[in-house]
Amino acid sequence: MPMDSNDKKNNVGKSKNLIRSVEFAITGVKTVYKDERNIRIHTVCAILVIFLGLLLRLNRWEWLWIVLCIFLTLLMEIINTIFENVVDMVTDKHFHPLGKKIKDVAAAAVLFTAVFSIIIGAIIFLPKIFQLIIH
Ligand SMILES: Nc1ncnc2c1ncn2[C@@H]1O[C@H](COP(=O)(O)OP(=O)(O)OP(=O)(O)O)[C@@H](O)[C@H]1O
Repeated sequence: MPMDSNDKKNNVGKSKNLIRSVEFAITGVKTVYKDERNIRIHTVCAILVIFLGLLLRLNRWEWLWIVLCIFLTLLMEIINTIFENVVDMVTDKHFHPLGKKIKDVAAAAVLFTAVFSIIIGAIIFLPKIFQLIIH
């Protein structure tokens, strides 16, 4: 079937251009920050943790764990957003038991990552904070 100009504009075929792909990815980052309050909260927390890390002079290995936690948490929030949007698109925001299951499990993945990050943060920061309090 011939394509009219509208079809061409809305064509969502595979992008072969690397720069265009990066532009789409940056649009995705902007969208997730605009739409998702949780990722903005996680980012503020991440910035505070980085300041605390600088203040407490973390070593290279400690920074590696902290950076891993920050990226894992943000990544999981993005993946959660993907699932939420797919469910909303498929169900048209109407209740569906599978939609509930998918959203709840995606939220569980975020929770796991947050708990992991809190444990790592406690292992790294608590002894240093106690040291500061004691001295
Ligand atoms: N289409 C649906 N069908 C069934 N249950 C749904 C549906 N949409 C949402 N729910 C239920 O409502 C809960 C909250 O959904 P919502 O889309 O508001 O996610 P959220 O976790 O509040 O999002 P956010 O991460 O943006 O705070 C889901 O975890 C799920 O249990």
